[in-house]
Order: sequence, then C-alpha cells, then structure tokens
Amino acid sequence: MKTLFDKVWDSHVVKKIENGPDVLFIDRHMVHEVTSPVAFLGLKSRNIGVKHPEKTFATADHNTPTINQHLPVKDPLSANQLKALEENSKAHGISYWGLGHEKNGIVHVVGPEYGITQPGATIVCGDSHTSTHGAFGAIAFGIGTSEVEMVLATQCIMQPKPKSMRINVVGNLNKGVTPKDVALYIISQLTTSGATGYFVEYAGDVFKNMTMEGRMTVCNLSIEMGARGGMIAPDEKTLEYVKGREFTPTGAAWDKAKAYWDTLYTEEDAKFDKELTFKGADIEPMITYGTNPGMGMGIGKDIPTAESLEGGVSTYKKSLQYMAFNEGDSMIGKPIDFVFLGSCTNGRIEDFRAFTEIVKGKQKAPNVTAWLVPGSHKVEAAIKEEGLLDILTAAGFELREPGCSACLAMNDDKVPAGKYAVSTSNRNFEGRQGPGSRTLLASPLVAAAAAVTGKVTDPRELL
Ligand SMILES: CC(C)[C@H](C(=O)O)[C@@H](O)C(=O)O
Ligand code: SF4
Repeated sequence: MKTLFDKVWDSHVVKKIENGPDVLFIDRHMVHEVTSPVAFLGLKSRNIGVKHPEKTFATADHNTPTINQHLPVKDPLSANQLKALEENSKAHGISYWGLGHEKNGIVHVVGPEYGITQPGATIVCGDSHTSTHGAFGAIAFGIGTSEVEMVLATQCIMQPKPKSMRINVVGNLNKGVTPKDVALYIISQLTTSGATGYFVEYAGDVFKNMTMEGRMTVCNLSIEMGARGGMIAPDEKTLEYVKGREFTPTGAAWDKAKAYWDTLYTEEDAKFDKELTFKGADIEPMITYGTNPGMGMGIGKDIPTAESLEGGVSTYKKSLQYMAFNEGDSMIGKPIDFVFLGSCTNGRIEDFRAFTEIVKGKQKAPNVTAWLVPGSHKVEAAIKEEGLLDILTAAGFELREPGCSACLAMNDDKVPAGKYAVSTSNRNFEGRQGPGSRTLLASPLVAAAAAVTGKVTDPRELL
C-alpha cells in the first residue's frame, strides 16, 4: 500500500545505492541568481555542459528592485549575480526570464503559472521554499549549490528517502481564517523542528476545499516546521489549474499525463511514520510575536510566558527582547510601521484579492509604509485587470514591481532597525527584513487590517 509520496518517489528512482541514498531523476530544475553562479562555475571548471537545458528554467527574483526595473541595477553585488544568471542561461540554452521579461517573477510563483510545475513531477531548486510546488502533488524540495551543479550536470540527485508524515486538518475554517493561518497554526503546534526529517502530505477537508493558491501557501511553509517538503494529492482543481498553460502537455500527451496523475493518491491502508490531526474550527487568524515562524498564536491571545513553554527559556526571552515585547502582552493594538504584502508565500492574485477586500473604501493609516509587491508580472497584470489596483490606489496604496523584495531584503526594500512590519512572508528571523527589523508574520487579511488601522487589528472586525 503506497502513499502519494512513495508513488512519485519510486517512479523517479534511477538507481538504489545499498545503505545509501537513492539516485532520483529530476523532471524540472528551477534556477535563480543567488544559488546558481557557483554551480555554473563548477561546470565550467570541469568543462561540462547542462545535461537537460529544456528541463531547466531560470528567473531573476531575489536581487531585483521593485521600482524602476527598467533602469540598471545600482547595487554591484546584485547586478553581478543577475548578469551571471543571464550569461549562464544564454551560454547553456536555458530559458531565462530576467528583469523586465513579461514572465519574470519569483521562482515559486512563475513555475506554476506557466505549467512548469506539474503533478507527479520531481522538482528542485537551490531554494528552500521549493516545497511550494508540492501543492500540485509533485515532490519538490530545495537543494544546495553543490547539488544545483549535480542536477545541471546529470539531471539527477542523490537523496536519502525521508520519513513520511500526514497532517490532517478536518472540518471547516472560520471566517477570516486563511491558508496562511492554517500553516502558521500547524507550525506553532509542531515548532520549527517538529517535522525535521519528514516529507509531509496534507490531507483532510480543509485542504480539499482550498484553492490552488492556498495549497501553495501551505506547502510553501512546510520548510518552516523543518520538513523536507510538503505535498497535496492532485484532484480536479489541480488539473483545472494546470490545463492550458504554456508548458502543460496537450492532446494525446495530456491524456497520457492525466492517466498518470489520476493514480496519484495515498492508498487507504498506507502507513505513515507519523500522523497528526487538527480541527479547522480551532484555527484563528494568526500572528507571530517572536523571531521564528513557530512563535505564532491566535491574534486575540496574549504572548505566552516563558515558563508556560517547554524548552529554552533564555532563547525565548532573548527573542522577545529583540521584538521589544513582554510575556503576557496582547498583540492587538500594538503600533506598526510597515506592511509587506508579497513573497512566494502570499504574493499571488488571491492574496491581493483578500488584502483589497479589507482596505476597500478605507484609507491607509498615515503612520504605515506599505509595500505591495506582486509575485510576478502575471499577478501584477491580474491585479490591474480585475480592477484591484483602482481600489488600492483609492485607499492610498501603490503597487510595486515583482520580486522577493522585503521578504529577505536583498534589494533596497529594507525595514529600518527597530521598526515593526506586518509581513505576509515566511520568516521572521532577526534582521530578515533589514538589519534590526522586527517582523510579525501574518495573512494578507491581517496585513490589510494593520495597514488601514496602523496597529495590529483583528481582521474579523473589518470583514
Ligand atoms: C536565497 C535563498 C537561498 C533562500 C532560501 O533558500 O530560502 C531564500 O529564498 C530565503 O527565502 O531565505
Ligand atoms: S519570496 Fe522570500 S522565501 Fe520566497 S524565494 Fe524569495 S526570498 Fe525566498
């Protein structure tokens, strides 16, 4: 009796090494500018080429500015990385969606948009949030630069088979509770290391009823509980999403692919190494108060006391000190300075719809700087076509150009030291959004509520 994961994994094993890792064939290799230059240099020094350029896709995202993308990139380190990606892609015949290209965007946003991401595929990228693509029933995981070189050279990777975990979320979600809240809730329950060594399958009504965008948000955050990746069995919604996209098969090839995709589910008696079940009704809109994504709670709750938690009291206290919060504080009403809507977690059209739903007819709070950054040009175009931009503009917001932006602040979008940002991204580490910056992770609804009130606010009051 096989799990979904077993089926996809087993069909990609090229070679089994006794007492060692499996050699897996990789269907899709996504590449960005930060983790690829050294890998390409490695190929050059060994005088070898890219084995399957047609299975390799490059996009520029981490270092790209989010205003005036038509002008040369000023920061020399960023400019060099972007130039290297362009030159390496051209030299090896790899599709390259650079700055200004109509298909450019965050690697994990554009892959699904153009049908590069498909059910039952193995997908890797030199980036931890590659887990996002698991939303389609793919085995997708992040790899390091030396592995990027290995995949470029051989289209294969050596990987020990991870342990399996199924996380069920049953029942329905309450009003104002989004996929981001589901993920932050699970991480708060498991901690950031709770799924270390596992590959997760998400199952249950809550995921069944979720849109593809929502499933991507959840799978994206798998890595923040330590998992190697996360996946959801493909269903009609998945096929509906992938159909008709540029790299999706058509005609007889579609029928053949669909016949395989229809077999991708976990069989009833299949066993997982670990299985957890949560109730959708227990989940509230979430917010983080500390410096790792596991330090999250329902927005109406008080910050836990160190004594009430298991584990390192001193690390916990240090984290709150960095955030300048106290044990027992309520998060509601805390003043904030920045709002970031974007990233590969929440930079898709549905996220902009949710944000707009709250800010419609209201005004951005004067104390808030808001960065609204679409995950790709396709998302940007949809925001305009659907009329969301008009609503956002009337509410005092501006739209920026696509990229990773303030998610990790490798470009100019840095939150200043000591300032608070309500952010729809995925990491709230010390200095993640700029040296000394303080990040509160939350959903697009919570971000919107903060943007119009200037403080942490329960979005349910504004819906
Ligand atoms: C730059 C890259 C290696 C990194 C990652 O792997 O996740 C980045 O995308 C991040 O989100 O921190
Ligand atoms: S948006 Fe953030 S998490 Fe996603 S790839 Fe870019 S930097 Fe990493």
